[in-house]
Amino acid sequence: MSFRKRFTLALVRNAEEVLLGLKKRGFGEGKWNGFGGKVEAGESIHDAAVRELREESGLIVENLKYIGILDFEFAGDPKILEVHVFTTSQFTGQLVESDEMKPQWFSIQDVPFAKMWPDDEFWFPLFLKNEMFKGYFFYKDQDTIGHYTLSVVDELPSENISKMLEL
Ligand SMILES: Nc1nc2c([nH]c(=O)n2[C@H]2C[C@H](O)[C@@H](COP(=O)(O)OP(=O)(O)OP(=O)(O)O)O2)c(=O)[nH]1
Repeated sequence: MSFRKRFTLALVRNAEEVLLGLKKRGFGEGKWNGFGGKVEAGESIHDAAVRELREESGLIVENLKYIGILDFEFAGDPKILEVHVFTTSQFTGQLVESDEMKPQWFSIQDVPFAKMWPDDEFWFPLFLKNEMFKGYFFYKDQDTIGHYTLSVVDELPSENISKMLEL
């Protein structure tokens, strides 16, 4: 039987650049990614996304736009990672390197896909075009996608992201 774990991923951008962080430890170590992590008990998905972005980058945001849901499954692992993706171009605070992430702005033409999760190459272009999306990626091992589905959607169940979740 599979079970789900909820995660957040926040992508800060402007018209020309996107902010990524080099993950310094743990899951995804050595890869560039947006900022995020596990949703904690008693916290909404939106609040978890705001908190993780602040903890990992130093940036403070109030409202994140909900843009995607990505499910990840790894062969032999009953856990499905349900990643809720957000974006914003408005923030305050100063960028700081944390124990977990080293932040850096990248030109939109220069996103380092070769040093990111392999699935990012598929859905990142949708994010950059301001589309909303839903996807599922099955990994045969940590580096290899076996199969996937990905579609642009008109809406996402945004009422769920502000609820406190029982985990
Ligand atoms: N771009 C991208 N992000 C992913 C993929 N898979 C995946 O979990 N993520 C994101 C979701 C989360 O933002 C992050 C994983 O969260 P994490 O393990 O760092 O969680 P955390 O910060 O709560 O962990 P920790 O402090 O307890 O180590 O990676 C993927 O395939 N592509």
